[in-house]
Amino acid sequence: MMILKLPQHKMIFLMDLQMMLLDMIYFILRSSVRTVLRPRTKPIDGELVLITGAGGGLGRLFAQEFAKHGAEVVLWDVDGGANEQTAKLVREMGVKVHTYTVDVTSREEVYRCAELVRRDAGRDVTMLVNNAGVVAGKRMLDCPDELMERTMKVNCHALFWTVKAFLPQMKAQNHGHIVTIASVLGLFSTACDYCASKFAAVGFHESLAHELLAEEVEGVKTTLVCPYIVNTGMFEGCKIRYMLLPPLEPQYCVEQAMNAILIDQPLVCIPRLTYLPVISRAYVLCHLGRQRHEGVTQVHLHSLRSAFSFRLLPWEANVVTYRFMGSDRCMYPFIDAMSSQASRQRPVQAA
Ligand SMILES: NC(=O)C1=CN([C@@H]2O[C@H](COP(=O)(O)OP(=O)(O)OC[C@H]3O[C@@H](n4cnc5c(N)ncnc54)[C@H](OP(=O)(O)O)[C@@H]3O)[C@@H](O)[C@H]2O)C=CC1
Ligand SMILES: CC1=C(/C=C/C(C)=C/C=C/C(C)=C/C=O)C(C)(C)CCC1
Repeated sequence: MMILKLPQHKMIFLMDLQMMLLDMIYFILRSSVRTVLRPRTKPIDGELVLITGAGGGLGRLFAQEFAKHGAEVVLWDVDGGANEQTAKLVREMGVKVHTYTVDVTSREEVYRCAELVRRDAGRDVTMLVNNAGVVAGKRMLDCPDELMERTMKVNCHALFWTVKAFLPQMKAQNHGHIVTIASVLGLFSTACDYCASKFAAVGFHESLAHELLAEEVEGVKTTLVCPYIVNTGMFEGCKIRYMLLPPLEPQYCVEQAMNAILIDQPLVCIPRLTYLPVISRAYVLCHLGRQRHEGVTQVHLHSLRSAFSFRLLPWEANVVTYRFMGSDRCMYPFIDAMSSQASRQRPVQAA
């Protein structure tokens, strides 16, 4: 038998590469098995769940779903009236509810209300659902700067403030779950101000997940939820050609998201078809070694995980699929509807 004599650093590299490939195969097989045989869901009765944007379409349904599973809920929304409506529905289910009118773009308000929650509930939030979101609904050059800024602040910056407010206690107890309601438009984009903010939300979420893994905080889970258009009114009029994929029913979307949360699934795209454009970008997650060679190498590869992405298809191939599906212009009817709504609301100038 021929024995390869390689320098030690090359041997380590090859062993690491082999381990990474084996790990990848294991996780791919595990995910495939999990899609067929659903793993057992975790119990969440007794958890304290905070939902932002709880007065809106999806936020309200999330509150009801968490309540159905026996969790105590904390509802945050900038619209106090809508938030109270959600609270009323949840209270009717016999569940304890706390409501706060909060603008999540203000970090002072977020930190102040986080303290109030701790005082009122008498314990720490164990599950955080970052759901509040906005869209300007304008073409890039027609969009006022303030609206662009608001989109980034609500859809992205607010995630920093809420996570900073609630993660320390979760880490201290090695128990918690952070859910980010992003969008498929955070994984692939179309013409709209919103996409950049959702890409940022995905980036924030993934970086948080990596930090928790690198620090080996195994008890704090993360789930990134990426839905396609949902019939809540937020994207009224937005559609693709031939209605090849109709908008989702909000209840279906929330049930799918809940299934993923309850089995600690790291990412869920709803519906499954939307994984396709994501795969075309081929996101590859890899583990770089596990300190198997301690003492041999000074480079500690323990827990060092990295992700890299590349496009499987050339840009032009994406463009033609977009044109075929009408995804490149899907926002235009929505933008037109928003503009005619705004012009109807605008007071008539005196001549
Ligand atoms: N609907 C869709 O097609 C899709 C939605 N999503 C995402 O799902 C999430 C929920 O969307 P959906 O329920 O449809 O939208 P809604 O507009 O129905 O709900 C969003 C809620 O967030 C609130 N909100 C907005 N700004 C703030 C703020 N600064 N502080 C606190 N609360 C705020 C809104 O209040 P107000 O009404 O006063 O603005 C509203 O009650 C969003 O993040 C959205 O981006 C993802 C994919 C598709
Ligand atoms: C590009 C593309 C698609 C279109 C996606 C669209 C148009 C998504 C819109 C999502 C919205 C509005 C989300 C809000 O958060 C398909 C049909 C899934 C599959 C083929 C490629």
